Amino acid sequence: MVKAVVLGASGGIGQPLSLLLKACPLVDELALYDVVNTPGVTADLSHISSVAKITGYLPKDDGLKHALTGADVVVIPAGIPRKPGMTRDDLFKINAGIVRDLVKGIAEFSPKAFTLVISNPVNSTVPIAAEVLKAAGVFDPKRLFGVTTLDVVRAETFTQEFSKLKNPSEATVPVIGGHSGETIVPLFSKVAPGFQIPADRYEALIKRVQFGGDEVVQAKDGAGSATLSMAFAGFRFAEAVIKAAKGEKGIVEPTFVYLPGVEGGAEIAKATGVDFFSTPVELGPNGAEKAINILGGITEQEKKLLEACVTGLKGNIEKGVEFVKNPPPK
Ligand SMILES: NC(=O)c1ccc[n+]([C@@H]2O[C@H](COP(=O)([O-])OP(=O)(O)OC[C@H]3O[C@@H](n4cnc5c(N)ncnc54)[C@H](O)[C@@H]3O)[C@@H](O)[C@H]2O)c1
Ligand SMILES: O=C(O)C[C@H](O)C(=O)O
Repeated sequence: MVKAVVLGASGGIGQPLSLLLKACPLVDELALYDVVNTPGVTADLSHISSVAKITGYLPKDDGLKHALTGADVVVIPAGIPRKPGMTRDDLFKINAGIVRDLVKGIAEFSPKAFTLVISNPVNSTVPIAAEVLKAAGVFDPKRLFGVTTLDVVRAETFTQEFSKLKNPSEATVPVIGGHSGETIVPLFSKVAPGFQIPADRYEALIKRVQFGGDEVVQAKDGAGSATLSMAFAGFRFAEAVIKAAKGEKGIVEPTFVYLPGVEGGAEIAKATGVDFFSTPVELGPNGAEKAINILGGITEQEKKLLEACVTGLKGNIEKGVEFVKNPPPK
């Protein structure tokens, strides 16, 4: 039996992500939680003739507790999205507190659940989640993931003309680091099946993956950021976690994890100088079974990208940790 929960289920990501989870035959129970509109979203999805039994909750009447109790997988797309001109870090002020409070609920009501954080800025909200779980004495680094799959999905899509694959998702295009601008590091030297990016196209492609989020923010012109592609990516990652938990072998996805707590991660932390980092992770019944180090043999260009990534990432991580350890005055 698999119970999946979406926190922020009525939002731009939350609704299509809940639809995909409702339609997924691997999900037996689906609980939706949001501060608004869950009754309507739940009633609507409940008419779909799929396996999952669906329930919806608002904060009243211990809604968060009821949503989370018995959860195996919790996906968090709660929080405000960007408008043109904003960075993801500009969302910290509001989203940091939202993620902190929701993860307090996870620590209390479903401490063993796999927790998948989508809310931005991911580079800071995942460290926030880790600190909250640590403070509650229930932190298992193998069960906490920052969802960076959209960067991978974009890299697969934007390189399709070179991979020549009919289905771009069949390519493996590793993207490592964090989830914002220069902290996003596509490793085109490590693609499989292998293909070459022409030198005169390389820089623009790197920038497109790094700033793909801005393309959508600008096109939506004030109405938010990526929602549908994020629901696709979030579902792809959630489904991978569920399949691995059910015993499927050989599932590897890049994800933002606390390296020192995952087998193989300490070596990557030492090489990069950061404890939270997105790297290909082998998933298994207990979550993140192994962090895979793909830094060996990267090109000089990629080394430079990595340096810029680590500089930005350090500050983002520190900001998240501090927010929980030394909370700002109310
Ligand atoms: N990780 C990624 O790759 C990625 C990609 C796209 C968007 N995002 C982020 O995901 C977040 C959500 O984006 P969106 O477009 O769905 O926004 P949205 O505003 O459409 O939806 C957010 C939802 O969260 C709900 N919410 C707010 N506070 C809550 C709380 N305390 N508890 C439960 N629910 C709460 C809102 O009511 C709303 O329904 C943003 O922070 C955005 O930046 C991340
Ligand atoms: O760009 C954003 O703010 C949303 C998301 O992080 C994205 O990459 O699309």
